[in-house]
Amino acid sequence: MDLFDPIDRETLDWLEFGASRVGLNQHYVTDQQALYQQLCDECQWSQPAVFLFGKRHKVPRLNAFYGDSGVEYRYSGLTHRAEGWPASLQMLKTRIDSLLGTRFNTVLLNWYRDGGDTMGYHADDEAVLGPEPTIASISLGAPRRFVMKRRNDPKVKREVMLEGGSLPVMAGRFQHDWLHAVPAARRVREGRINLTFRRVNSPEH
Ligand SMILES: O=C(O)CCC(=O)C(=O)O
Ligand SMILES: [Fe+2]
Repeated sequence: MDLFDPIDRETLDWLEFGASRVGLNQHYVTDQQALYQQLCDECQWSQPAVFLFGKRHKVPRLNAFYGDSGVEYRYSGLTHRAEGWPASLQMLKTRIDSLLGTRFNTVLLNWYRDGGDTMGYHADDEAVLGPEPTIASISLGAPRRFVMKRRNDPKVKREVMLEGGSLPVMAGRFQHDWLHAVPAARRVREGRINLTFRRVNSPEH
């Protein structure tokens, strides 16, 4: 299976928002429907619950988590512990690491089963990700809107439609200065999987 388009694979368009940076290649994974199906079938999906204002809520999507064995990632009261890489994700990680010069050690997967599954506004700014984390993300399946707003001036908004096969990269001060979300899309019946590759600093890794 040739997942990578030989023309587009090394190119990212960088959108500069001051010192915040978002890079985008809309066609990074060519055989993206096959990878979508493979990950639906092979990953261990769950729907964890988080506590918001003292109430328990299931997250409105499914999650899976992989990475170097023993690496833990905590956010919103959830702890994910990595137990290694499935072959398909290891291959993708190696490819992205050589494109970006990164050494990702985890990948968080979100499966939006249809347009009703969402991700609320947040920043990936946990201390273990470091002060200016580079986070590479792959979207598979249905196109969905990725919306951004400035933390200190929420009227300032940007958005981009992430196509199946796209590679957005968040870098620089993006997590300090901006929040991002994937809003509901009422007419979307198809699923989407998003993978975010992160480097989690942990004492042993
Ligand atoms: O689904 C997406 O495009 C965004 C995912 C995301 O923001 C995250 O996993 O932190
Ligand atoms: Fe995020």
